[in-house]
Amino acid sequence: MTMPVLRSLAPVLAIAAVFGLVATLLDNSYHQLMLTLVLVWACLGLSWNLLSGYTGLVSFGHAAFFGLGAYGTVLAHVHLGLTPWIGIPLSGVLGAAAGLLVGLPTFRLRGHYFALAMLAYPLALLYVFEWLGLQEVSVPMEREAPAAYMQFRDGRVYAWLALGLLIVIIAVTRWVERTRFGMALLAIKQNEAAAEAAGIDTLAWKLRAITLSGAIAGAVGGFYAVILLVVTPAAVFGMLVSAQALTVAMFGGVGTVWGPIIGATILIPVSETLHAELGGMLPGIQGVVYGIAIVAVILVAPEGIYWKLRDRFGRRAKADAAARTAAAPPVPVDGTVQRLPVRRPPPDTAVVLEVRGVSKSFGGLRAVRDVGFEVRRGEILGIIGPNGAGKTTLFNLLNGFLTPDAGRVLVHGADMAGRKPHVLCRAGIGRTFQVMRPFARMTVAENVVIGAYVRAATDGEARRLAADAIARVGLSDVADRVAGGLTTKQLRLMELARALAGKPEILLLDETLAGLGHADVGDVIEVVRRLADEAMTIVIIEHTMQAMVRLVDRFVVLDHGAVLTEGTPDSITRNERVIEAYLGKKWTAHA
Ligand SMILES: Nc1ncnc2c1ncn2[C@@H]1O[C@H](COP(=O)(O)OP(=O)(O)OP(=O)(O)O)[C@@H](O)[C@H]1O
Repeated sequence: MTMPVLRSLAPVLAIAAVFGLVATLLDNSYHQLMLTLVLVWACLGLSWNLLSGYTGLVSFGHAAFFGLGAYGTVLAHVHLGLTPWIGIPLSGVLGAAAGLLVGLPTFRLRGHYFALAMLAYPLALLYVFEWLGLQEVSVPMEREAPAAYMQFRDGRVYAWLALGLLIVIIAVTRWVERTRFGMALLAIKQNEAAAEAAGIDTLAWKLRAITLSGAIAGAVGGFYAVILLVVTPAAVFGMLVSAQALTVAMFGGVGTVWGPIIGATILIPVSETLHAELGGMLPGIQGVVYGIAIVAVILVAPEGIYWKLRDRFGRRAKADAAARTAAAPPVPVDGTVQRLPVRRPPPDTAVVLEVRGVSKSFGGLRAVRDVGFEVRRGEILGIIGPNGAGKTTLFNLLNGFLTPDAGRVLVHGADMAGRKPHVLCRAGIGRTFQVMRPFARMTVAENVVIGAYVRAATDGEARRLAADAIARVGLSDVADRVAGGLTTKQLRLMELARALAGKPEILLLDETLAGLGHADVGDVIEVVRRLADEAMTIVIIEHTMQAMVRLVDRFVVLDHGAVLTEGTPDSITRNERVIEAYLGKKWTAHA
């Protein structure tokens, strides 16, 4: 086994040893039950975390999967005589199916609407199970062969079983974190549109996440039924279940395997003790504890205790890393704005992208009107025009963010109009954004690797493609830096690298030079030129004409959504209509 794997296993084994030891030493059955509950809620918190912690889509409805699992295991035992040893895995399958069924319609909703819809499922199930007359279903006692039916007199066995379940779920979560699965979920959380544009099929990954999360919640529900012995709709579909899953994860730390474990270890004993001591006098005291926990977390550590501690103790490590990267040499370029020397061989004649009669309206506004042009392999095409001329809308139509009302977008002759962004990315269209869309908490390398998955069969290949793309834009020295701390130029180059990592045939660059100082413009242009020298086909939107005339082979000029004219830089800069509509008199004076 390699060192990194051993190192990643060490904390899990340490936690398991501590919980295992505590479970073994406890001789009071109440404390044994408490420990088992801590582990059960840690498991459910991990299930919640897998969906909501990594994708950012908050679920208020995990009780739906949990409750179905609980009833599934008990009813299979009651009616089919099925042991929970089989019933619990089957509850996992039931939870997975429920996850998929819930995910398919619900992922069409965004933000708060997703959270609200998720709230409805367990409530609906609660009423359905009451209506079915399943108010109280008891686990049948099996006196003949109790162990075969997961019935033990020694309460510690349940704690050990719960610990085993927790370890399996930690292992699954770790696997998700370390593969493209986890990277895709994090990318969705940080910027779903950018993730799609980078070739990630966001709907497919979200469905996988909710299916896996539902499977875990279903299995945990089945196990919970075994320890409770009696299942009621309120106990397994109730609001408190979903709230508990969410709170332990949010309190401990979202988006990390440790969060739900920390959260459950602190919150469950507190709320259970209060419930036992004060529940008679103050019914619902658990809800109050969770309410206070949520408020405390929001105020003190919005992302949970784990991240707060990590930020505090990790600060020194971060400062060291910053000191190391501060010394990084700048991108090796001349940096001056001068007419660039003769360039790469002329573009060949193969048409890579053909746009025919594309139109798009927003209500009454015709943002893009019957636009058509061709782009040849190795060509740099500049799209220019006044503000609001429809340039970004055109890009959105080319990379699938928008569906044209009419017209065709032919990539190598195949009409791709209206296909999803990740499909267009796979077809070879990479893009960057006018308003940058970095995955701010990820490092440069992680940001870029997201773009590589579309072409890579393995995670190793994706890392290689990403490293290559980072080197091509000259960011190798800052590859390990968190994107949130980069300069505008570095962010622009990182976005370029992310698009490059997917080995696009055509790069759509949307105002890549915006917000850059004079020297930085020269640096970035140099990088774009180098890409063109390597026969990359580039379509670029840019307002900085001084830079554009030196860079592009041909211009398409848009005005009021339509093509005003197209031609070489020389002809365009002398064209009266272009001067009037866009360049203005100042340009003529300057030129
Ligand atoms: N989603 C939308 N809904 C409604 N109107 C939109 C939408 N997106 C763009 N528009 C409008 O369409 C027109 C074209 O906008 P677009 O952003 O494509 O122009 P642009 O040429 O990229 O401008 P700029 O140079 O300022 O970025 C504008 O009038 C804009 O207000």
